[in-house]
Amino acid sequence: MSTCRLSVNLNKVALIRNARGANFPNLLQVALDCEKFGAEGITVHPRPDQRHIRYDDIPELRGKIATEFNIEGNPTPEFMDLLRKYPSDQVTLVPDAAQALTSDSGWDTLAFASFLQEVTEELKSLGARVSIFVDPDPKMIEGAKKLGADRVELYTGPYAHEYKADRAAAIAPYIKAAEAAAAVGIELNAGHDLNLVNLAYFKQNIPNLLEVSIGHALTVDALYMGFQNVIPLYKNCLR
Ligand SMILES: CC(=O)[C@@H](O)[C@H](O)COP(=O)(O)O
Ligand SMILES: NCC(=O)COP(=O)(O)O
Repeated sequence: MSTCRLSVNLNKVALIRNARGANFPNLLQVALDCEKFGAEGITVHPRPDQRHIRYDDIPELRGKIATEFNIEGNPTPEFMDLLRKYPSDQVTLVPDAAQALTSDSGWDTLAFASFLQEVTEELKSLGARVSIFVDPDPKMIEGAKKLGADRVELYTGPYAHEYKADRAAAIAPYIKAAEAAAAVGIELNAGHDLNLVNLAYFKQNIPNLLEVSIGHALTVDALYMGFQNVIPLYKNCLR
């Protein structure tokens, strides 16, 4: 059994659903099917413009998902209100600008320490595990630990982009980051642009990795192969 869990991010499924204004594909059904096919968690990342996951998706998903429910986002007042009403198993704090195309960097956990500490304390009091999205920088990981986070999620966009040119160079900062996390005693997730080509090498080099959340590439793969085939393929990379 894998010690690293696969959480499937449903943002892109919601994007297709929203294109026609009706509930097709049915997001909840896709979530339940992903669980049936082996997903060990479901991730959603509502953005302020609600172009994919909408805030009103959360109550139904929250009530029906049996695996870990992970909500990602910038802790705006709207996001925090949502989590007060529908506490999640895990909340991943991501410093997205309102109109960001996608996540493109981690928090500065030193500059935003008091804000993140306040948010983290409240989310933990609601029963959530709190993970902070960071670049693979030991200082940011130490900062996350100091402010009380349970985990960090390493932003793997740069790893994914550099993988083809030189995978040893691409993984090097993540190995250092993982060592820093172990040294200060904070748990480790990772995500962004992970795929069937780059995932196994990431996992092999980061032994303390507990969870990856994957959406964009996994959904594209599912267009060709179906979620029932694709989810086991991703899990194989995490063995
Ligand atoms: C934090 C992170 O890396 C993911 O949430 C990623 O941003 C996926 O979201 P999109 O599918 O909206 O790009
Ligand atoms: N936290 C990362 C995530 O949920 C999915 O990112 P991506 O696979 O859509 O790039």
